[in-house]
Amino acid sequence: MTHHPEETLVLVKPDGVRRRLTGEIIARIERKGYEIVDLRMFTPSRDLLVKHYEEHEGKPFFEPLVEFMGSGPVVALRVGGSRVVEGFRSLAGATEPTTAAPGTIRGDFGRDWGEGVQKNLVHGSDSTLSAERELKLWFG
Ligand SMILES: Nc1ncnc2c1ncn2[C@@H]1O[C@H](COP(=O)(O)OP(=O)(O)OP(=O)(O)O)[C@@H](O)[C@H]1O
Repeated sequence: MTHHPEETLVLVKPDGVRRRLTGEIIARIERKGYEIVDLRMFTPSRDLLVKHYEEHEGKPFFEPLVEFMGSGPVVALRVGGSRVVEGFRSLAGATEPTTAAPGTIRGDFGRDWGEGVQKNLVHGSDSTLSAERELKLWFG
């Protein structure tokens, strides 16, 4: 396996998979020069999601978020590249799809379904420390 200076966890969330955007999202990651190191597709268990989102436990959107994320298959990607953690977050765009910049995944494909920021297509680790923790959770 090629050694990368940095790796991040990307998730194509259930809304991205349902809307057939997986290919488009992977294409953008590769076009940017990042490498898909590993990939899995499955419906995540509640246990995995509670661990993944542990920093949000107790917040009002926590339960709806866990339920939504477990509502169907997600595509989990181990992505490698130079400064990929920060780089993927700039590819993804701001959390809220309606105000995310055009040219970003969320800005180009995000929709306001009247459900706020929950269905924002992708997840990307927010630091190298989170990436390490999350990659262990999703890829063991
Ligand atoms: N106020 C909210 N209402 C509903 N869902 C929310 C809210 N805030 C965050 N979320 C959901 O929780 C996820 C994690 O929130 P966080 O603040 O970590 O966003 P983020 O780091 O931009 O997104 P992600 O971690 O998914 O890349 C968001 O992507 C979104 O799906």
